[in-house]
Amino acid sequence: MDELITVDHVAMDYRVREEDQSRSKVSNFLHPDYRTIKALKAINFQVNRGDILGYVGENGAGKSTTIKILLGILRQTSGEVRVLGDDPVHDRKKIARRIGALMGQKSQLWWELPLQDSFYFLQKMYQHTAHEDQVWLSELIERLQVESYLKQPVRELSLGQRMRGEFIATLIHQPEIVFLDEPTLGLDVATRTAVLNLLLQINRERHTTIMYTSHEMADVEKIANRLLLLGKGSVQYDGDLDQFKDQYAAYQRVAIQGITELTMIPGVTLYQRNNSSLECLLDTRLISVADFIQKVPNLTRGAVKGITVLPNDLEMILLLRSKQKGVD
Ligand SMILES: Nc1ncnc2c1ncn2[C@@H]1O[C@H](COP(=O)(O)OP(=O)(O)OP(=O)(O)O)[C@@H](O)[C@H]1O
Repeated sequence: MDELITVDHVAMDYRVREEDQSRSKVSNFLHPDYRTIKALKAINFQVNRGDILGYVGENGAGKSTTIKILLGILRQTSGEVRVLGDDPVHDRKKIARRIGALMGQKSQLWWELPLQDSFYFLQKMYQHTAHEDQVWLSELIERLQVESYLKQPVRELSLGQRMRGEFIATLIHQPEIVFLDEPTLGLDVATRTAVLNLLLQINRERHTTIMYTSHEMADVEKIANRLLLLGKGSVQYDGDLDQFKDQYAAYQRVAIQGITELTMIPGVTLYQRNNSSLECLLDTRLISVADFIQKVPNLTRGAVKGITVLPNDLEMILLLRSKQKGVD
């Protein structure tokens, strides 16, 4: 196996200044108190070439901190990190030529210039100006359908149009590893589908390794083949995504239309509710779907319009886990 990323007992502490309300502003200023936030607690994982890693966890779990360490933006407090065999801080420039990063809404494009000029400058910067590089750029432009607004200044583009441009900027130099932190935030379905399909395609065709951080579990499920679940700075799960879901096969998601209230019985928990229906989770070791459906009329006050058995998704499983264990 070709190990591209090694994270070995990596811990990250942030030291933050804290005001003591019982003291005056001057006293706080002259003699500040500090508090340590343990953002990462000696985590270990490796990423191999061709992996599509879904890096997930609740707010504050430490995902962005990890990505920043891998990109050499932050230096870990302890432990060792290798990206493509090198140290991300010390060898940042060398590594930058072989990786791509898209961090949330942070732009890599020149706002005042037409989109195509950003691509031109990025190609120059990476010294990727050969014929095959132009072919690759044309392919990206075609796959993400940005042709019609290439000549428009970036500042005039819609979020979806700009993010398509950002994806091209991230992939323009054919990186071996792509780090994506919340890349689909706020995007419409068409753009989301286009970028996820592109990622799957480059992984299939070029074995591009992808580290994908998102709160959009449907997106994670669509592209990841491996799940790394972080909770409060520790790795909670690292392995095959389907195997992770299989651990929760005993749970079944059931939607009931036409009602918003349900008397809970052992084995049944409320998952979510909207104006005219609710969803619950059945622990089928305690109650079968058939038994539950039979009991539904007695458990509700309104008229049930329909009952649907839904596929279990990752979002549901993570919520269930956090309810069961208080895990982040
Ligand atoms: N620059 C900083 N200074 C102090 N504390 C920080 C800093 N950056 C992050 N933290 C803290 O470190 C912890 C991990 O934050 P991080 O941003 O890595 O989490 P995350 O998993 O990316 O969260 P989210 O999903 O909300 O983006 C949090 O408790 C956060 O408040």
